[in-house]
Amino acid sequence: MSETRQPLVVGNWKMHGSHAVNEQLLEALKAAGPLPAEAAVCVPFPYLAQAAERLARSPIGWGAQDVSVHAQGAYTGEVSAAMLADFGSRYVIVGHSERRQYHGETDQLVADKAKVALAKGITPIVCVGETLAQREAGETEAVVKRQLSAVIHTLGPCVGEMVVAYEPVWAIGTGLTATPEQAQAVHALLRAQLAAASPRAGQMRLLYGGSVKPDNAKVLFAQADIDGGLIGGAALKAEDFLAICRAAA
Ligand SMILES: O=C[C@H](O)COP(=O)(O)O
Repeated sequence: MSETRQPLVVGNWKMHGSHAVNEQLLEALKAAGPLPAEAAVCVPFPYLAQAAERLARSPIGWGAQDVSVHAQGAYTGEVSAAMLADFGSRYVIVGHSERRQYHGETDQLVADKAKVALAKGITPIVCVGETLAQREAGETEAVVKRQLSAVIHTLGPCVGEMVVAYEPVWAIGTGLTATPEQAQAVHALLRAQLAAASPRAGQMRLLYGGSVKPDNAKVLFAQADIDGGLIGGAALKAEDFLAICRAAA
């Protein structure tokens, strides 16, 4: 973490929640008081209105987990960036490995999604990360560079406005966490790649995701190029999510 970048902790609720369950979680987050990190939750589409209503007048932001590349039209099931903006979304996650894996999202599609989000004033959180097989084959650097490169080329000078999340696929939901050194090594690579493309690279927030919990957040966030986290399972419990936010102090 650097002193010049405000830490950011984002909860990715994935496909969890209900009106009743969310109500308790959102109220607990809202009641938390000042946090040392900027915090936000990315909720399933049907609950955007609920998040917007409950978190209004709180410092906690909200957003979505995906966005269509299309502006409008006959795209059944898709949700546009303008619609997300209509609900006050501050962030949208793009290119999560679950979207890449289960929905065949390519590097270019992810980059195009980041572009449409920015065009509507929503900050894309672009996810990159290698599978276990890729790490074991020594391909981590090549994989994350390729994933980031597509976004850099598509966003051009706007690249400095996005957030990047490094999420090793083997650490997601598995209880396995990259060591702080492993995570920092990849974050440093990503920042160097961004620095070659944008004068804003030093101000960009790079998040780590993959089994971040209250007991490992502090040491991860203490790394020089880790500016917060993208949190899955632990974001579903207010107490854990807030403890992770506080670990950014
Ligand atoms: O977007 C969040 C990541 O997929 C991490 O999920 P996790 O914290 O449950 O491992």
